[in-house]
Amino acid sequence: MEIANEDFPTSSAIMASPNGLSTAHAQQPLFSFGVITDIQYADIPDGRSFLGVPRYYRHSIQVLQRAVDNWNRLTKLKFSMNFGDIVDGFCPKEESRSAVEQVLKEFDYFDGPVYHMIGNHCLYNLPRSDLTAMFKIPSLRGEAYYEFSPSPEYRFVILDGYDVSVIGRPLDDPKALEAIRFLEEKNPNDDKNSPAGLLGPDRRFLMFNGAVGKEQLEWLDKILKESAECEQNVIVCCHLPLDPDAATPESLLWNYEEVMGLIRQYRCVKACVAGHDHKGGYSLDSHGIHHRVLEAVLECPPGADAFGYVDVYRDRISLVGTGRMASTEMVFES
Ligand SMILES: Nc1ccn([C@@H]2O[C@H](COP(=O)(O)O)[C@@H](O)[C@H]2O)c(=O)n1
Ligand SMILES: O=P(O)(O)OC[C@H](O)CO
Repeated sequence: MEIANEDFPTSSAIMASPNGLSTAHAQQPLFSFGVITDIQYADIPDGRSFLGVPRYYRHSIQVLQRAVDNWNRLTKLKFSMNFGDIVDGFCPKEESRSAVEQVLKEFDYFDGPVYHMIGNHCLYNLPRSDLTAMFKIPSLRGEAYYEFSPSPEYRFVILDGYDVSVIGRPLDDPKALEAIRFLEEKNPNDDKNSPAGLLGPDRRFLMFNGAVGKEQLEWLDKILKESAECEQNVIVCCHLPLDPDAATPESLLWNYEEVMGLIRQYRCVKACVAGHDHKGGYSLDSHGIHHRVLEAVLECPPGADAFGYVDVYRDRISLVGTGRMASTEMVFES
């Protein structure tokens, strides 16, 4: 991985041209798209996370406004992606709908489609069926997982990490019951959001996380098989991170091992991108898959930013970050 500033590319981001002069990547990307995550807007005073990290709830919508301005000025982005948590759980519940609408209105100023993911904070505010409708999630039967192909060479798979979850479903829903049983078995604490006593990646067995369920895994298998057959590269997107080397254990998808086990049966997935773990992270796993956890908007102090865009090539993707979002060059192994 190379991390560079948007204005000052690293030496490997500069390619030699035939006349000996150096120019930035001569090759044109197949397409480009915008990225942003964990806006967690709420019209409430600044606060802190459980671990004491400052959170700027009102400023976060201004970061989104600057992101949309920046994306529009680039005039080359085919779409943008929001990796979840557009409103915060501390948003007063009577304001939840209008807060979500305010944030979506800012996304509407973007000159292109926006693909959304549902995060835990979205589900603290509104029922999942309201969110899938408001986010215009392009799934066939109202699920929050879906896929799209912006060019013949690429497919994007958006996973729903809160498919099996205690949050966002009525407590008598079979998937909520499955999640309650799972947490009872895996987390001995009375407060199921507390990782106390859990070790390493087991610290992910928290109520604010969730799992990809059986039908979604079957759907993923079908999509990956099709993509492998037509030699498409796949980018997997999920609010929850899928690799312990890219994220804090408390932020991982409950069944990340099962999902990665399936992904590794095929060679088409080149990168997995996530949000949720606000500090961000990166890893290259043992199977050559890049994992990039994006830095959160919510923790940007006034004036600071965290958003970016990705240039997509056949053999790599290049994240160009602004502000706290680091730039990352992800070259594919095969
Ligand atoms: N190490 C931790 C992290 C969190 N919790 C619990 O989760 C809740 C939400 O955490 P935030 O990071 O969003 O503030 C928090 O209120 C705690 O109940 C925890 O116990 N230990
Ligand atoms: O966005 P939150 O408040 O659910 O926080 C998630 C934690 O940062 C995961 O480690």
